[in-house]
Amino acid sequence: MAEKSNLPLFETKVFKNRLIFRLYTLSIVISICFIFYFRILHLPDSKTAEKLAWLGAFFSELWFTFYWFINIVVRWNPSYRRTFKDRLSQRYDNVLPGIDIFVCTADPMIEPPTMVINTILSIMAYNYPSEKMSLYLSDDGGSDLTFYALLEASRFSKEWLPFCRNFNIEPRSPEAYFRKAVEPINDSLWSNEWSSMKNLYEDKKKRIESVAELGRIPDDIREQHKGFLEWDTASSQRDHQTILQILIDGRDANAVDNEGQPLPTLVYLAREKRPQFHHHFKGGAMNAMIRVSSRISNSPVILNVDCDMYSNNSDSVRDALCFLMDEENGDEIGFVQFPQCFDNITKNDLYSSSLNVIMQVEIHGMDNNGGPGYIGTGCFHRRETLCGRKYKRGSKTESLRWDHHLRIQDRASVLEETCKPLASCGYEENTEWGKEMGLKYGCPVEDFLTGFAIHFRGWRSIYFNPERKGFLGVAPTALLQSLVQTKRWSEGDFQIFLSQYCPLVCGHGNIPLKLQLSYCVWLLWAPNCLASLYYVTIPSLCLLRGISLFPKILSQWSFPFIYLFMATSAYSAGEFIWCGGTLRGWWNDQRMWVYKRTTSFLFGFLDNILRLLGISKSAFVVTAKVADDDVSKRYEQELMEFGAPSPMFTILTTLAFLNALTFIGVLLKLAMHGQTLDQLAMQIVLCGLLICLNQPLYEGIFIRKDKAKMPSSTSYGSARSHTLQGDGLTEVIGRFHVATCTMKVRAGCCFSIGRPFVDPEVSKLKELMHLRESKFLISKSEEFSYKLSRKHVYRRYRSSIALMSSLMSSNRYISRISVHLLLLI
Ligand SMILES: O=c1ccn([C@@H]2O[C@H](COP(=O)(O)OP(=O)(O)O[C@H]3O[C@H](CO)[C@@H](O)[C@H](O)[C@H]3O)[C@@H](O)[C@H]2O)c(=O)[nH]1
Ligand SMILES: [Mn+2]
Repeated sequence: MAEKSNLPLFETKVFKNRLIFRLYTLSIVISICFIFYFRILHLPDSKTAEKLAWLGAFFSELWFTFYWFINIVVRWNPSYRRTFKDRLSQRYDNVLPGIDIFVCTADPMIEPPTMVINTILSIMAYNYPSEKMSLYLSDDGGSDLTFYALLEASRFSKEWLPFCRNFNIEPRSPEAYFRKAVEPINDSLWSNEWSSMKNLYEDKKKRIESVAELGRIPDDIREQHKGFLEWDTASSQRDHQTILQILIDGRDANAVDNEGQPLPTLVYLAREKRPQFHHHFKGGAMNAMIRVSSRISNSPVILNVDCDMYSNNSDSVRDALCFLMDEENGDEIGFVQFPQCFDNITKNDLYSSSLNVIMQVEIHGMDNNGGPGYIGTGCFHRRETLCGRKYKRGSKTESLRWDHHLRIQDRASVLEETCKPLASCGYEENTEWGKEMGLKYGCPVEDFLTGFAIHFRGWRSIYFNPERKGFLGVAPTALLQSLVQTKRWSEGDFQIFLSQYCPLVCGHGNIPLKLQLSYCVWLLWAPNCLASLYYVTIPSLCLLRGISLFPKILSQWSFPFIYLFMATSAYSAGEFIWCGGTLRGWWNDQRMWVYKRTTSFLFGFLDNILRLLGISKSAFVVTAKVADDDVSKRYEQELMEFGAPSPMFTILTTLAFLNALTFIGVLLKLAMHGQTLDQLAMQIVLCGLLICLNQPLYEGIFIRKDKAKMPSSTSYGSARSHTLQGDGLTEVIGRFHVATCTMKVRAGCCFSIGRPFVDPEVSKLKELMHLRESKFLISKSEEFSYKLSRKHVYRRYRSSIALMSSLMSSNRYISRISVHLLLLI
């Protein structure tokens, strides 16, 4: 039996007292103080517009300061972990616990079955006793194609597992392995096995893909397994009974691979779906798996991965157990989170989807502050934490030791029948599931909320980020995908902030203050849109009117501003490169932050407001994991993907034009009137920087001719009639229209310089104003406020068009842009 030993199973290194970092922080604090002093001292007391603009800048800066502060809290003392797997093996090898692995998939079109089974195979091949592993695939797409692919995977695993074991290969996803590995030619035995395995895999893959192309399962295949019969009674993807098939029963003596070694249990589950029941997206799928697995295998440890996150390191389970089974500190650890890393990042990471700084810096800091949040994939939980148990210091947690007497004896077919009710729609009614049990419902980032609740119940968590990454997934390969994904995150995160689970309120006394603040870095993504939108629009607009918002460049007051800008940029660039990025990548990252802050965060923010008003419910738009060849090619070339019209792009275009036009306008004005630059120089630089950042966007509008250029119809009108794949996004667009209209109507006026109006544009505006007649619903109260102030909008609209046209030309294009511009303000 396991002998006690004093040596811990893991080690933690905390980076403390980093002098340079602290000096940097201090210097920034000092410059911020100067900036606020400047703002207060020079508050204009005369004209309202000037004063308003000034106050706006002041409040934006206050916000940025607060946000910067919580970012520093997260970065203060990062910690790094190391495990000792040899000690784990020495002490516990025979009693290592069972582990249940949950993989979620939702749609066979955007999450192709071959990708899903690669994830499954990589996990089946863990360097861990197979009889102790049970894999559950939850298929929210309820697709017989996915089922078929899983059936093929269960057969292929008989060859694949021994192959992985014998040659000790990594990664153990066949697709990734054969893509990355070079064919061995020196060793003939190895070489033969290698190529025959490769052919076997390619064969399987082709077979699955051809069935996918066919669109239905051919009869000869249907006869191979009783499971296909289930689809005779399933009427659609959203309306079917529970489908539960145990494809490999690990307890069965015949379930062995080609070398006679046991195979892990493999279960296919499509929980019941009925139109009248909400299915709660991934959270619902996870909860169904928690219940079903509790009857079949009931392992004390649960690993959860998304269907695109294949295992890249066959030792991850052992790594995680080093934390959970540590005699000294293991008891209080509720979950072990691995970073979310990606396999398809290009060199300069155009869409900044690698999340490098978050994964390499921020979450390490959060770890030391109390533990990382649960980010939904690559996470090992104790089953009891997911089931709502509280942690009490000193009380022993459930034993993780393996005990085969606890295994259920029922036959697989009996289990299938008895487990089905656990995944039925009605099961959760009047229970604590979705509230105190399992993953929480009602939030698009159910994972983060659930993780917070676990912290709240007294557990801590661990972030483990080994050199060889544990899991690799697929990052979005198009701009819109990335923005929509970020929108879901920012919306969900802000929803948590506004809920009863706001860390600042309910965390008080339950979790350390520094963890409360660390959570806020993400939970407050969405409200960043306000200050950011302000900073990318108002200083430019003020430029047009000659309003100065910053000190003269030659005065001593400019120094804190310049220093702050330089130092924070240098710091962030340094950090980015330290995380493995390139300078170009950092520049791309800056652009994406501006884009995300002005679109995704804005949408996320507005959606929360609409939700609070009872107008909208949150949805989960699944991120596509495949792209057609054209898109992939442009992604490889790091060419920004626009293509489809979207309100998000309209905002980006508007902002890009606003800044470009102001910049040109101001230069012309300066040239004509010969004013000095000094007073407005900082605003001009800001405007110029935004223009530089927007370079790919201008190219997309003016230069590029390919399919993915910015669509010329990117305007609100076009977005209205546009429907993108998946109802979630359409809904988002609809709601966005409503939201912008209302926002516009309610917003105060920034320009009010009565000038004659330009007629043709009025009809355009009228059209826009009739958006309420579009298919999207507007609540009564909104409609009311909208009608009320329509007059004001017209007035403001006319003056701004006039302003722009008088400044520029009567060019139609430019006036159209002004419409966008107005919509925004
Ligand atoms: O109704 C649904 C919707 C999604 N999923 C699955 O959830 C996972 C994540 O969805 P994806 O579209 O890939 O979202 P991402 O933005 O990539 O996901 C990140 O963000 C989510 C929260 O917004 C987390 O749940 C994920 O784990 C995390 O990887 C995928 O495996 C889906 O198949 C379901 O099972 N059912
Ligand atoms: Mn994903």
